Amino acid sequence: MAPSFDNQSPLFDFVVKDGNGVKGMVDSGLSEVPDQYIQPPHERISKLDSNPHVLTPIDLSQLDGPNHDQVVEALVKASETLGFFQVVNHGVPVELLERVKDAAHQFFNQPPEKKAVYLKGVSPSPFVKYGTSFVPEKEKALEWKDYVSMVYTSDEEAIKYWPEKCKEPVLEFLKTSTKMVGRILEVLLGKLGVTLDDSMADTYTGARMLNMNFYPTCPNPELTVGVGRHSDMGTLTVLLQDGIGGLYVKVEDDCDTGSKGEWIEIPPIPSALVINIGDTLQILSNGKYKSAEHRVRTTSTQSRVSIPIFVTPRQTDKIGPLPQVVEKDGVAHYREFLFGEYMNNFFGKAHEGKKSLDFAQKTAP
Ligand SMILES: O=C(O)CCC(=O)C(=O)O
Ligand SMILES: [Fe+2]
Repeated sequence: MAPSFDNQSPLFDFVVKDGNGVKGMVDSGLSEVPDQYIQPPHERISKLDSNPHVLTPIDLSQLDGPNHDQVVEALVKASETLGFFQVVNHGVPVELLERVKDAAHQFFNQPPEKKAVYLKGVSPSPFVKYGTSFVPEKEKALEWKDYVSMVYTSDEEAIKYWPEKCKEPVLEFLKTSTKMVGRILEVLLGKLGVTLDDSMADTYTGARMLNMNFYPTCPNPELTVGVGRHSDMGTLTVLLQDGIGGLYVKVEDDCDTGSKGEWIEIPPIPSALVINIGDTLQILSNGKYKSAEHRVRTTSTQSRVSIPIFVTPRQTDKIGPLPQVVEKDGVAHYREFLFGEYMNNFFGKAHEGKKSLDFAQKTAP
């Protein structure tokens, strides 16, 4: 029997606690979105509001050739303005990208009871979690999204605990993207006058969490969001998206790509990866690089998958503006704290744009 959606509590139990997710709700037959998913008007995403923009993808293989300086400039400029760019010839085999997206579909297409074994509290490992929305207990309106997240600790743990359908391609994706992440960070910090040595690379990129996001079709895409406005908390995010589209980024300052306050779509480009700057890199760079505010639209016709790798410090690492940058700037715009504290704050609240960065302000709110 289809669940009753008119009472808040049975819906919450069905979707969140029992692990049916948004997908289970959609599969049970639904002609309009339940009230709990209706966003306030100012959070809704109209496709017409945003201008499609052609952001030329950056060819990373050219970092090793005569165009080195132009590529560095392109990476730096995108990080200082939009906080988002796309890369091609990134070293991750294109055939692997297809396998990762296939694995995401395979995972979410399983019956709910197969996914529910990874719900918080019952998952065989604290490093694998299946869930829905972002922090459902704290949100006024839920996000139209299910996810499974895998935190990398070791190959052994991954092979033992990660979902069967995902472990092999996900591990390979994490491994083959590592060099690219190091290279991008080396370039960005280099421009700040900081040489990225092994110990720094280990600190700022020492932890990795990969999410598989699944956005089911939605009967009222104009009323819902797939993911609400937020920035990512880590150093960099490497995002693999499929061909459906719907990822938007907010322009913070006027730049070639748009004017301040405008939302622009990051169009899917086959074989490219999307890179975005996270709060940690904004803090490390003392505000020179911008973590990007972004959000995701839902669609009524096709479900979408996206697979971000969140590259972050470890919870026990201390974060703050890099001393070399502070010396040059003459002032530190952020305070120092443990990354674990930042994480707890980030996951303790619903998405609310770049408010997550308030935690790092010199005078804590
Ligand atoms: O689905 C996307 O394109 C982006 C997802 C996202 O922003 C996130 O998981 O943090
Ligand atoms: Fe994000």
